[in-house]
Amino acid sequence: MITLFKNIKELIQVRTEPIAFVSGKAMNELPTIKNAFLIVENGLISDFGSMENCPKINVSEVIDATGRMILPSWCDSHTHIVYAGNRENEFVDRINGWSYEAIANNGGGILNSAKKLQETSEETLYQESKVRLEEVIQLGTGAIEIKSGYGLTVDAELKMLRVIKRLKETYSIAIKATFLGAHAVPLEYKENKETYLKLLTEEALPKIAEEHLAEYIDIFCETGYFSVADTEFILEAGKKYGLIPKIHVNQFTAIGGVQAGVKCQALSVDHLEIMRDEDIEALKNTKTMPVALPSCSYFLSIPYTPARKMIEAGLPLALATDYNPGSTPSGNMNFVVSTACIKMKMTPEEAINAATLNGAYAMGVEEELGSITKGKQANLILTKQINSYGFMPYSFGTNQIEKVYLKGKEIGV
Ligand SMILES: N=CN[C@@H](CCC(=O)O)C(=O)O
Ligand SMILES: [Zn+2]
Repeated sequence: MITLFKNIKELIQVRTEPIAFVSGKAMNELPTIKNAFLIVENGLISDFGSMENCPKINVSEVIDATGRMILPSWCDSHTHIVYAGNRENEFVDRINGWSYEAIANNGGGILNSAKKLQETSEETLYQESKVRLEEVIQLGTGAIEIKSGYGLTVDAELKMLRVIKRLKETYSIAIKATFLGAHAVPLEYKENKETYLKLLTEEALPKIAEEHLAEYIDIFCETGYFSVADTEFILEAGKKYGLIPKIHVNQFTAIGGVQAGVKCQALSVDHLEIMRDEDIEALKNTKTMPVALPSCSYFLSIPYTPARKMIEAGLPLALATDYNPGSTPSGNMNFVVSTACIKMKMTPEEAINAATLNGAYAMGVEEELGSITKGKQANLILTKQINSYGFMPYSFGTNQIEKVYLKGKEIGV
């Protein structure tokens, strides 16, 4: 099966040579080809270039993209889309003046979602989650990381991971699974956190490894949740089972978790709303990708990750949604890219790099996705008729996507 996209107004994020991620000043460079063609062969990008060099070959399908642009699908490296029910009541509580912290301390928050999830069957959980997955695919997401962490018992965590596995087996979008058992301390372990950590490392991890249920291990390193020592303990335990570390860190307080992430060779450190100079320093010249989650800042009215300061310090940055029922009930990467430009003062070039190439790196799919490069999967966004790619973040809240493709196949509504 060969598909030719011709007359593409602008082909965006073209990387002739594979590149793992971009940092600092290079984040502001977004290579494109105007009036371009793109050939997809059996789901992979096989050729692209300027229309004047478009080869005359026999193809199975021709798509005329006149007036429209093509870019690689968004790579959303941080989500919690497998959850039960919602937390709309807490949303209203916050409108009425309660803080996210106060709600959590009153038995709401993550524990509230865990209670619902424990009472939900695996089948129902799958049905609820697949609706969210299909929704974000239509919004242009072509690779997604999904975390457990609303189970908080061995059985319920495994149930979540099995749902992720079933999504992986059913959909052609790239999916990576993360074990986030250390998302919150269950009430029954409140005075005995060590026992809960032992349960995760000694009972859950061997089962997860045996059933190949996760690629990554994560922990919420935060005041009132898990300490830096807990973080190092969990991440190192996960590594023994072949899981690669990631961390939720510096969301409300900076307690040294970024340094722990770097020390444990985390693939990414995520949230980073509160960044001290020493945290920025710690990330320099490392392979750990900082990930910002602007929709979470928007929804909770907390600070935005200081993108300008980080990029000017020479760091890379990725953008993700954090789609979850408590802090970010939205999986819209288009909104994330707009909000990064509007609130974090990222340029459209920086934001698109952060949501494609750098996002792919933050979830370990940079060799397969995240740019228009020969041999990569043809997970693509075809825009509506727009004058420039900057119009996508500019026209926030308006859907500028006409069609999405996974492995070269149009995914219809
Ligand atoms: N901060 C920790 N975990 C999730 C939200 C958890 C929740 O409120 O359900 C996050 O990334 O924002
Ligand atoms: Zn999260």
